Parts: sequence; C-alpha cells; structure tokens
Amino acid sequence: MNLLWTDLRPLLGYLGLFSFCINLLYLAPALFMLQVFDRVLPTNSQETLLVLLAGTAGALVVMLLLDFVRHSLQAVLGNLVEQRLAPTVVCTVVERTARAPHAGGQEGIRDVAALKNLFTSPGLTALFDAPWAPIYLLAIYACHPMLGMGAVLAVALMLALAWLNDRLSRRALEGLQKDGRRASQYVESSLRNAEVLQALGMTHKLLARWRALQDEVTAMQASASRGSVLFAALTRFVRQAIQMLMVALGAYLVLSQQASAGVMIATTVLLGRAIQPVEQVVGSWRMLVDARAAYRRLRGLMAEAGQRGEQMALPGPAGRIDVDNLSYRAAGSDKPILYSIALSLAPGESLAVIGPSAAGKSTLARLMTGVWAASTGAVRLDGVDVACWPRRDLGPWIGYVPQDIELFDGTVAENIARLGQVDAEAVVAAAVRANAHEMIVGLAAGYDTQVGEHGLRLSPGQRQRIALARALYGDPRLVVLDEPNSNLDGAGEVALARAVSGLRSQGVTTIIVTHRPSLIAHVDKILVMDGGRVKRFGPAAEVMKEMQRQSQAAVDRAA
Ligand SMILES: Nc1ncnc2c1ncn2[C@@H]1O[C@H](COP(=O)(O)OP(=O)(O)OP(=O)(O)O)[C@@H](O)[C@H]1O
Repeated sequence: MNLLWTDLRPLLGYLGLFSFCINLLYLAPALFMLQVFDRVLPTNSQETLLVLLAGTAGALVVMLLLDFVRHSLQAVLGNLVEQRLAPTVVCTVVERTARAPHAGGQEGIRDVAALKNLFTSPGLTALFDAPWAPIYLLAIYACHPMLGMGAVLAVALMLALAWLNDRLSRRALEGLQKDGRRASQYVESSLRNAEVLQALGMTHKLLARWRALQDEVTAMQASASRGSVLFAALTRFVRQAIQMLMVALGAYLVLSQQASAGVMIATTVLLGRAIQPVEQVVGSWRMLVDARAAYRRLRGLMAEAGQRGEQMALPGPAGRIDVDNLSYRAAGSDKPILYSIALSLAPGESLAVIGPSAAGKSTLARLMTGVWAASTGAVRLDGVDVACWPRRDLGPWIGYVPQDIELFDGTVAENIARLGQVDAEAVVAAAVRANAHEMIVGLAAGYDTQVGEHGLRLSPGQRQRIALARALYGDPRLVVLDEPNSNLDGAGEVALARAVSGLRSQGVTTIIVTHRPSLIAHVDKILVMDGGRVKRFGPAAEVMKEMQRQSQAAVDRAA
C-alpha cells in the first residue's frame, strides 16, 4: 500500500493543481457577467465588451483543456491502482480461497475494481472541487452579505436534502442489492443441478421458491424507487426555488439600491458553482463510502501479503517428505480433522493412503501439497515447510490431481501446460507419461480440443486422465493423486497403474489416495487412516499382510 501511495501522491498532487486552476477559471463567467452589467452597459463601451469576451473565452478554452487533462490523469490513476494492487490481491485471494473456500474473503478482486472506479469517477474530482464551495460563498458574501447568507442557507438546504435522501434510501438499496443477489444466486446455483431438476420434475418447485424471493425484491424495489423519484422531484423543485429566491433577493437589493444588476447575475452564477460539487460529493457518497471500506479491506489484505515478505528462491527438491506431528482443524471448527500424523518418505518412494470415508485422506493430500496450512506440525519437502514455500517456485515441482477435477476453459494442450506457454514437446511428454496420449489424439481436435467451461465437454474419465497429464507436466518431484481412478474404466485404470509405476522408476515421490486395491500393488508404503489418525503405516507388503491377518481373524471370529 505504501508503494501505491508513493506512486499516486505526485499524480494526486497534479490533480489538485489542475482542480485549483479549473476552479479559479470558473470565476471568469461570473466576473464577465459583473463587468458586462456594471461596466459595459452603463458606459455603452463595445471595446470593453470585446476585451471581456475574448478574455472569458480564452479562460474557458484553458479550462476545457485542463478538464481534459484532468480526466486523462484520472484514467492513469485508475490503471495504476489496478496494476499495483491486482497481482498481490489475486494471489492472496486464490490462496485464501484454496485454504477455506467458504470462509469469504474473496471480495478483494471486487475491492480493486471499486477503488479503480473511484479514481476514474467524477466523485474524485468532486472531492477536489468541494473545498471551493466556501470560496464561492465567500465571493458571494463579498458582493453583498445578505446574498452571502442566502447562498449559505441554499447550500445547507441542498446538502441536508441529499443527506436525507442517502439516509432514507441506503437501507432499502442495501436490502434490495442483497435480496436481488440472493434470488439470482439461488437460481444460478440450482441450475448447476439442472439434470436433477429435469429428471425429477422439480423445476416448477424451483420456480415457486424463486418467485417467493423475487416478490420480496419487487416489493422493495417499488418502495425504493417511489422514495428516490420523490426525492429527485423535491430536489429539482428546491433547486429552482432557491435560484428564484436568490434572483428575487438580488432584484430587491438592486431596487433598494444596495447592489448592482451585475452583482445579482454574478451571484446567481457563483451559487450554481458552489452547489454543484457539493451535490456531486453527496451523489457519490455511497461510492466514496464503499471505496473507503474497500480500501480498508485491501490494506488488511496487502498487509497479510506483506507479512510473508519476499521469500527466497529455493533449489529444486529431490522429493524427501517428512510429516511432522501434523494436525489440522478447519477454520471455525473445534474438532480436528487430523491428529498428530507423522511419517517419512525417501525421494522416489510411493505411498498409498487408504481408509474409510471421512478418514481425512483428502485433507492430508491438501496439506501435502501446501494448499492448506497445518494447524500444528508441518509437511516438509526436502526439509522446507511446503506451506511456506513460494507457490510460484514450488508449483512446477508439484503434481496434484484433486478429488474434484477442475479443468480450465481452453484447449487440452493449454490445460496440460498449466495455462502457460504451450511447449508441444513437453505437453506430449506429459500425456505419454500419464498414458493419456492415445486417448487425447482420439479426441475431435486432439490436443487442440476445447474442453469447455470446467472441462464439461469431456467425460469425467477423460477429465481425470488429462488432469493426470497436467500433474505430470514438466519435472514434478512430488506427485499427489487424490482418488485419480474414481472415474476410470478398466483401460484407464491400467494406464494409471502404468503411469504410477513409471513415476516410481523415475524416482518421483508419489502419494496416492485411493479406495481401490488396483494401485496398491505399485507402491512402496501404505498409510491406513481412520478418524483422522494413523492406524497403520509401513512397507506395503507388511501392512498388507497385517491387514489380511486382521480380516482373516475377523472372519474366523464371525464363523
Ligand atoms: N473445509 C472443511 N471444513 C470443515 N470440515 C471439513 C472440510 N473439509 C473436510 N472436512 C471434514 O473433514 C473430514 C475428513 O474429510 P476428507 O475429505 O479429508 O475425508 P476423506 O478420507 O478424503 O473422505 P472420502 O474418502 O470420502 O473422500 C470429514 O469429516 C469432513 O466433513
């Protein structure tokens, strides 16, 4: 944030300077009126009129140019805000979301947009113009104290009206936004289950629920729009009335020979200028408040990112894994998911993690990759805590196939190349290692096949095999596969088993979470988990023998 301010400060200084000049030049039309009525008309001097006209026109042209520069400067400010904040914010939001998908804290990206919006909006220039309102009021006061007091009252009245409007409409608008979002989100999220809605004939029930939500929104909308229409009309009326009353007051002063006609007209022009920025600031009030809240959240987020500091680049790992007294508790939950897990794998060793549902296998897989951070203890890759390893540096050394496969919209090749520059040789090599090359070349456009949003144009089995190729892209030293065979057919299972033995012979440390025995034959060690604890861990043959002995004993007992 400090860096951002260092960049913004000089530009804001220029913006202030331009605003100063523009507001100074705004005095020109009022002076022109004053001079025309008080000097040109009484003296019938056409030369003076010409000089005044030329001078005022010149001032207006300069003002136009300055206004243009001021707007261009705002665009530069907006882009700078985005450029400076977006990279850190996106990285931190991705990290937070990966760690706690439902814990919120994803508004950072929207906050950058809100801040950029403020810097490019008229609300910002209004902030620079608003301090001039008292100067215009003083100028009116200097013309005549009574006119000055009238102008102060007029500005105060407009301010009060705008404030009242904001107060009265704020709650209704916030409720409207929230409920409107809820109604559309409800339908959108239900549409993800469109197959179920269609198959079970549930669409009319969804419609009924959506209508109930929508009715609430419509009722709120009606009351909010009634209020805002009323206030808009009232504001217009008050504005006109103020102008009329000020002219009337001016005319009275002229008639009673306390002021000149020029003063009367000039003060009307000045009053218009005094009211405008005040109205604009109040009109942009919601945006300013939202931008301030966004700024505070971003400051917190940037501080969080700053705490990590610049992490030193580390050499590529060999693949030794040490899980050290590892426990994990989800945010907001009292009960740990994992309790004091400890194990070690030498570089190139493979491990199968097995156990009943909800034993904590996927949680352990996420902790192994460093996507989640341990509550206590650590997972160390070559002695370095994976949760602290800079993700950009660690990513290429890690291969990960999560339980719920997510492909990105793009081609098969782009997905395998992890969204980076497609290196055809490396992409094919990864597909060959994953034994997915033949399946991919059999697709409509081979490696150039578009997978669609979330990879939905492919079957779940095809997605899983492409995800495996993505995991094996480059030269990963640690590969974590979370149920990589859940959607595979017989041929897919064989291809996966071959890929896993290939990894073993290439010396890649591999961890496979699985329910099926087909892969267990290809691993060095087995970890049996139950209720978040290690039930058994050791060489595959020993653990298998022990499990067989135990199941035989159970059968004998039952018999
Ligand atoms: N984000 C989360 N917040 C709270 N609890 C969670 C979260 N993720 C998982 N859990 C809980 O942790 C426990 C272990 O879940 P996990 O997915 O690790 O089990 P698993 O052994 O992989 O199960 P399965 O074999 O069914 O995939 C479950 O009881 C689950 O409810």
